[in-house]
Amino acid sequence: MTSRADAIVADGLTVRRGRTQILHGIELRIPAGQVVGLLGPSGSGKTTLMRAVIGAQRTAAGTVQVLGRPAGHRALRREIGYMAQSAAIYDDLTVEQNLDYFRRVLGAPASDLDRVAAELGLDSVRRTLASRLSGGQRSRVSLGIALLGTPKLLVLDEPTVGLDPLLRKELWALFGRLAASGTTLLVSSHVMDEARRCDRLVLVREGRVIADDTPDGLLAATGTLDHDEAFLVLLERAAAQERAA
Ligand SMILES: Nc1ncnc2c1ncn2[C@@H]1O[C@H](COP(=O)(O)OP(=O)(O)OP(=O)(O)O)[C@@H](O)[C@H]1O
Repeated sequence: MTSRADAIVADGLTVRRGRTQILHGIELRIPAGQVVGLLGPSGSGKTTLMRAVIGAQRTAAGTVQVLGRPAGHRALRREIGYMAQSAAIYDDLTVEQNLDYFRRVLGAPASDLDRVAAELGLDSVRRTLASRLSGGQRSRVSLGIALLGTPKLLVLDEPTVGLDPLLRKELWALFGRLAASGTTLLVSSHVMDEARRCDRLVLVREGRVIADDTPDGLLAATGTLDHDEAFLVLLERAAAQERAA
């Protein structure tokens, strides 16, 4: 059943790319105001699912509702912040100019520039050309762009790749603060120690959701002590079920 508190509701979401079926009738509810981790092996369909949520993915069947509207609806443009895996920033602009450009496109207030630069620890590189940034700095600028305009939903595709443990910790603290203020975050990750920082975890395997639970719930359901182990157990169970079918 759809609850008013669900930020994302996918029903029977099916995606084909070329001749291959990538998502197989995904059923998913992402509660509002939570940090939800999207995990799964490489190629399992996480990015495709995120693209469907932001309305950038052609779907073959099923529906995706985002903040009460069909995914891709015009009114959602300013409600969703998306960070793709590859940083979408202009190399010939400085950090500040990049942020300011996207701020203007979004119609976000000028004060967002200072807020976002401070939140992402970018103050010392504000006047640096994007082409001269390190990989981690680039991804922080990309994340900063997603945070402009205070979106209600953040869809972040591996936002902590290339960041050192201290920055990762700071970003997860920021995600927690954003969720506490009502923002919903869908965050994909390969780093299992990040899993325990999420309110819920959705595990995808070969285009199907094979688990959707709290971090503690997943440990209890698998009788394991860490999420690496829990995911291996769940992936193995799903593979065994497939073989038996
Ligand atoms: N443009 C495309 N055309 C056809 N197939 C594609 C295309 N892009 C991705 N795929 C396939 O779709 C499947 C899911 O890819 P997706 O990028 O969603 O996975 P992922 O879980 O995000 O992977 P990763 O963790 O490696 O980023 C993969 O099998 C991939 O090969």
